Amino acid sequence: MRILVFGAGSLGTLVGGLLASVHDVTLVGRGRHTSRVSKTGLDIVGAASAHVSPAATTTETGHDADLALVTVKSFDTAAAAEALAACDVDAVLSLQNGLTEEVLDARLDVPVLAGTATYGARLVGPGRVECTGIGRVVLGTLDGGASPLAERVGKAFRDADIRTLVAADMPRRRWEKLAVNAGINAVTALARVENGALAADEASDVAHRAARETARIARLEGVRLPNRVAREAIDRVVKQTAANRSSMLQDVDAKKRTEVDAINGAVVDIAAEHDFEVPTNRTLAALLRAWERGEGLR
Ligand SMILES: NC(=O)C1=CN([C@@H]2O[C@H](COP(=O)(O)OP(=O)(O)OC[C@H]3O[C@@H](n4cnc5c(N)ncnc54)[C@H](O)[C@@H]3O)[C@@H](O)[C@H]2O)C=CC1
Ligand SMILES: CC(C)(CO)C(=O)C(=O)O
Repeated sequence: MRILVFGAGSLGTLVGGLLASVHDVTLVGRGRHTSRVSKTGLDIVGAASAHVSPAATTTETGHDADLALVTVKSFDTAAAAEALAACDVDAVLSLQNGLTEEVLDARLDVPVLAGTATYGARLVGPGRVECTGIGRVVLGTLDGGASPLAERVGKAFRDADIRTLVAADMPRRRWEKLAVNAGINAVTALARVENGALAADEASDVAHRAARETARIARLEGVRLPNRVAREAIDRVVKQTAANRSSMLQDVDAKKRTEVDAINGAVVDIAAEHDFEVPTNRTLAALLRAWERGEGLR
């Protein structure tokens, strides 16, 4: 399969690098990383290891591919969609956190698949990415249901030894992941604690509230996600990723813009469309945005 990876940062470089062992991969990224990969190849280290040689470029338009993976941060999705509209790709798959697929779907006239990734990735330097945890990619159609395209993409991932599930219930899975991110990411980022700290702390109550509110909005959107399931998802992920610094906490540590708009901010926006109040998500979003403004990020 000819695969374009749009956003060769941590996750895109890891997944693109793993895919490059069997597919024709082009990484689209920025700066010294892409020039190093195109000259000397890419080292994958950590929980997975390989040396691979995908093509790598900073040119964003004019590419021709069977599949484009979108792995830019959520706030760069609209710009990525514009560049992809000037490429000739047959299908698009997002592996981002947050509700970003709608942004792609509204701007592109090719099928957009939804995806979630629990692989951990960290770009440690130009031409070098660390796999910080073997997780799983789950992908499927945006509206749910079976799809030959999703099966083909799933097979392409599995052929590259990426643990992958093709799921017919992506709407529920996306909202469950959103509930987890709305609770864990925002609370750990604001409290500056690892995920495991939420297990025995009153802050876990805040995370549970954010997740329950998210589940309520999912149901208003027609997605069956009981409060109990969202709450249990928080507890399960806290346990499974106890030693993680959430991606939002890592952004705060690095004084970088967070994905608050596509996570808690998205819950607030969609809730407003239903005339529904989500006070916990609203408060978390306001505090995170205040931090971003205070640090001069916006
Ligand atoms: N890093 C991880 O372990 C995981 C990340 N995710 C999600 O994946 C997404 C990406 O996360 P990371 O890889 O950590 O972020 P990152 O910041 O390391 O990578 C994004 C990359 O996209 C590049 N980029 C942005 N706009 C571009 C454009 N127009 N053209 C070319 N390149 C462009 C940036 O320069 C950056 O290198 C986020 O939504 C994140 O929440 C999900 C699961 C795990
Ligand atoms: C699942 C979780 C919370 C793991 O840290 C995550 O997705 C993130 O950090 O963005």
